[in-house]
Amino acid sequence: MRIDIVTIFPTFFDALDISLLGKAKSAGLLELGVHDLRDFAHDRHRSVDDTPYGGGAGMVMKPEPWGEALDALIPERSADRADGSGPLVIFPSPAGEVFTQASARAFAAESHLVFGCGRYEGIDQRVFDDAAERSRVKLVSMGDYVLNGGEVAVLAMIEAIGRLIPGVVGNPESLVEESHEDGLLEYPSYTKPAEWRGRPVPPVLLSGNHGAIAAWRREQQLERTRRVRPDLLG
Ligand SMILES: Nc1cc(-c2cccs2)n[nH]1
Repeated sequence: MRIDIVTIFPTFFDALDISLLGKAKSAGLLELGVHDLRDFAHDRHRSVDDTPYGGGAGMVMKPEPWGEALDALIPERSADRADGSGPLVIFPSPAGEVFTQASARAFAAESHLVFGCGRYEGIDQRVFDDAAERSRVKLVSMGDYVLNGGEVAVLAMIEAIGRLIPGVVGNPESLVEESHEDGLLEYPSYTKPAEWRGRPVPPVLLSGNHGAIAAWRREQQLERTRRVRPDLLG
């Protein structure tokens, strides 16, 4: 998979050279390109924002630098290719569809993702409209709270997506029994010692009875999901 990121803070993504994703990059499982939006701003101050039409507080990101940046990353008119080829362009936004594990799975199946990190009060709407004529575009929300920019959201999405790319996580089994993977929250986990500060490990986990252990874990998932996230139970 190839991932391109457009941002005014390129060093924000140095974090992607660490840990799992760093290994995925060196193993050639993940190609990463980070692009400074200011490289596509040609005035003396390399400005990327301006005051909003219609007034109001804050600044809006100008369309010209974004248009040039996306032109450089999106091949001609890939939007209407029958096979859906061409990159999926993702903009984090509080106004987007909420990112879930299902989104991570869907995005991990793509061959090329382009992330656009907005800042300030947002990006001129015409950037989305123009990009949508040439590629598949999605606005994606990380939840009902407001960040200052899309960089943190993109880091979270790339972590959630990257770990699903085959070969990135050593033991694929570990991807199955996790919160949200089967639509439920995960069961509680324990390791040695068998008793710690007077707290024993649930005896069933020491029983060696794999059927009883599986049943206990499933019940724990259901109980935790009912208590913490009843919305997941539909
Ligand atoms: N879920 C979410 C996204 C955001 C962003 C703010 C600025 C760019 S993206 N806030 N909350």
